[in-house]
Amino acid sequence: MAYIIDLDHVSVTFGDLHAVSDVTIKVEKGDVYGVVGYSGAGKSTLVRTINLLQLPTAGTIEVAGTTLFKDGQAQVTSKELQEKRRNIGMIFQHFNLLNEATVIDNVAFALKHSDLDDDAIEAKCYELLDLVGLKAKAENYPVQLSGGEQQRVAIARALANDPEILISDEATSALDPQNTNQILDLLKRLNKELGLTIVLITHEMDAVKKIANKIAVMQHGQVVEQGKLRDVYLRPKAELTRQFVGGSLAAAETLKAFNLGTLGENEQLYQVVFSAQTVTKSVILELYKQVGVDVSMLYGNIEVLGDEPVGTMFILVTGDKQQQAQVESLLKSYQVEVTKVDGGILA
Ligand SMILES: Nc1ncnc2c1ncn2[C@@H]1O[C@H](COP(=O)(O)OP(=O)(O)OP(=O)(O)O)[C@@H](O)[C@H]1O
Repeated sequence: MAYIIDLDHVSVTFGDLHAVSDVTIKVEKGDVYGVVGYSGAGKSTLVRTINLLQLPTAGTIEVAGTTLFKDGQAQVTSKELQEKRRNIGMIFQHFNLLNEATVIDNVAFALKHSDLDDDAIEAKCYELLDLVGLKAKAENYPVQLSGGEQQRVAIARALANDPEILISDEATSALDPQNTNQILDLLKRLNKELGLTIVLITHEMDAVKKIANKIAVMQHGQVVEQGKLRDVYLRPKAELTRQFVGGSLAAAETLKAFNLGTLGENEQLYQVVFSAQTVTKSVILELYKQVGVDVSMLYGNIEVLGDEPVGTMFILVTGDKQQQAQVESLLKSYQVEVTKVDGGILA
């Protein structure tokens, strides 16, 4: 399998600090690959190795069939690297536009080293601005635009050299929810219409849920979990992933607000996550009917992942040890992912 981005055992150290430790991420053409994690997890550092804006300390970097870095050194000349970088557009949290230049000049800036003549550059810029819905504002200055519009200009500029890859580093973090959604919709459309491969770095799980098909979760420079979004979401293994997905954080807040105290001897709290397309039975009712346990639903939520509804519940089951074991196996037989949750979440 040839990957469009192949990061193999990549590490980056700054002195004693292991910003990225032995990370392997493989991105296929057409993926929207979400890289999530809290601030300082190493996301930006990792992603900057893709175009060697950050040189790795170890590992191999292959992009679009070319090995850029291997055996501790760059495998391309700086001229070749410059060319390869044109195949990788980037957008950032703070847009990085030239404030003294018009919208169209900001986009044209990315084409100043191209072979196109002035007329062709202008035509190309209008085409790009049309693509992002900003043709009418070509002669405006960035300060005259909303944050969402400025990010659109940055996207048009990032696409000027027809890259196969777009790296989005917290591109929606400075935007309000409405502008965030519009930018995410635009990225998804570009992914579908142009076949653009997107690497989406963010601390916002909602952004990933909306448009990514694959995800890597980073913590302390390492990838603690990765795979198809649906799989990671339905079967979160690492504790951090459970915080990002499956509504754990929201649930914990809700449960605390109820002031439920501590769990009784026969009580067990479970987090259950299921695909609302495949699980149509009321599992709570089945637990009561088949195992005879008391079940209280403390938290419930259905979210849409891409196009698929996924449900999360926190249920409190009262029953003896044997019944609790039956509960777990029954839930699993319904293709429901079930995790025992420490009762401490209630306190
Ligand atoms: N050039 C550098 N020199 C020294 N340390 C650095 C450098 N760049 C990043 N770091 C450190 O590496 C770690 C990872 O930073 P990085 O920016 O990759 O994290 P992140 O997950 O992208 O977080 P954020 O979203 O806050 O940028 C941090 O501890 C950061 O301080």
